[in-house]
Amino acid sequence: MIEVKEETLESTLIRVIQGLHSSESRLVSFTKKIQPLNPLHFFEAGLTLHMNRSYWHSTIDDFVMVGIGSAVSIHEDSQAISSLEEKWESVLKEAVINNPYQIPGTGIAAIGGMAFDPHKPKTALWNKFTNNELRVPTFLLLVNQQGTFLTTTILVDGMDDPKLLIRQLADQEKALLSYQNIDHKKPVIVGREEVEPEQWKETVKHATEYIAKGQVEKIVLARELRLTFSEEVGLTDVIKQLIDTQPTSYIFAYEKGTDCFVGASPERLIKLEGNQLLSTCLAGTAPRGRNELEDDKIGYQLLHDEKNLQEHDFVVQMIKNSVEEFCQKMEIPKKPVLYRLRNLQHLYTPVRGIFKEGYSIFDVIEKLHPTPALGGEPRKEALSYIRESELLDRGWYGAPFGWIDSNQNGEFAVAIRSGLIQGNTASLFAGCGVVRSSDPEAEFEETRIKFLPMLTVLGG
Ligand SMILES: C=C(O[C@@H]1C=C(C(=O)O)C=C[C@H]1O)C(=O)O
Ligand SMILES: [Mg+2]
Repeated sequence: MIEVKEETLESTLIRVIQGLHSSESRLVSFTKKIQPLNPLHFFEAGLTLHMNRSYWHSTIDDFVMVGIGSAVSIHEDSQAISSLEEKWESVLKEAVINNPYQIPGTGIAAIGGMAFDPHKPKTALWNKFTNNELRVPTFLLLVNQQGTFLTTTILVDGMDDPKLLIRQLADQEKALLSYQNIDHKKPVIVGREEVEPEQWKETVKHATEYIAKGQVEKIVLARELRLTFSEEVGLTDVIKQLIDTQPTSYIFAYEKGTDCFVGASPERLIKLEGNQLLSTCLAGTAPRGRNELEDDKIGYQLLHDEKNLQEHDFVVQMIKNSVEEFCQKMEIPKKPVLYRLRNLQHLYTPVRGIFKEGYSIFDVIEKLHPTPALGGEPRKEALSYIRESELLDRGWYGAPFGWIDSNQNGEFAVAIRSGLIQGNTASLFAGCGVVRSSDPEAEFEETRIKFLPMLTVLGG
């Protein structure tokens, strides 16, 4: 990584291109502070340029990233996260980074996600999505408390004409920064299909019986809801509504041609900023009450419910054991508290640590994913049960989705409360932690509520 300062993008490009052989290529990035703008206008503008869009929004931190296009993307259909890390490092190795701001998310940053279970055969539903993927957007807008920043990243080779590139980038930038419109047309659902609900309940029942035999203690089972709309869904409005209705979640979107993976997840997997590590244990669920009194009563019951506490504790123990290795100091409260969302409340235990040097966010993801919040306990047995019994191709649902920058900062959420939108159809996904005392009807109802964050913004 070469860091340069006080150069313009133009002078950097000219200098870099002149120094390259014709077959050599190099990534060049340039970050500048710009006037505040509506990130959703920027996102919508990406559509007019026909470039793939990426979106990440940590509502709790007021931290928004909007990516337009792709300067480089790392696809990995192999199973190992470590090979993704190797490729990410090789992308950065010779990159020329012109960034006067040492702010997380500036400089070269990538947004991406991965498959929940790379060992499960992929169906046609997810054929545009690889097992592991990181995309360095051509234009990356970052909005945080310190301001609005635009990073432009481009892969050049010795044959490129710097003047032409500069002109193209300037035109595109102008189009992105001046756009001030969102299509607010609401999706209209014309078809709705719960995929095999009775069979799903059977699988839950079977899982409880299997758990009773003692090989495994918790298995997370998910199901799918398919929707058809009267016309193509407008993504920007979906994101806008998710921001409005899920103000304590991570909002994310990743577009690949006509497909887009979208969601609003309350579950942080890992956040790294400098040497500060944060993770979250989130498992155990109850609905919200119709009024404050009822809400508090349900919350109190959830905090004392043995079945939900058990579901939760598997996650706490596993995350604690996994993250310990990477931390000098760790803080985990003894008891969970409530985490309230619009449609439901969860048991929540935050995890804080001081990150040791010599490790990366990839190491932590590899160790953590999937936690018992999405896989089960023990992991191996639960995963093979899911692989064999679940009717679903989870694709990127339930897997880490987030961003990473060239300074080792990054954050990944567990991509739940999500769906895959494909033109005028969508598949939504929801799962729940099955333990020995699970009741199939109650788990079915829990997943029904977990569809709501996405279903509501899609007109359901
Ligand atoms: C699997 C999902 O959620 C997970 C399962 C939970 C549960 O069973 O109580 C709660 C939160 C998440 O860890 C989902 O939303 O699809
Ligand atoms: Mg549950």
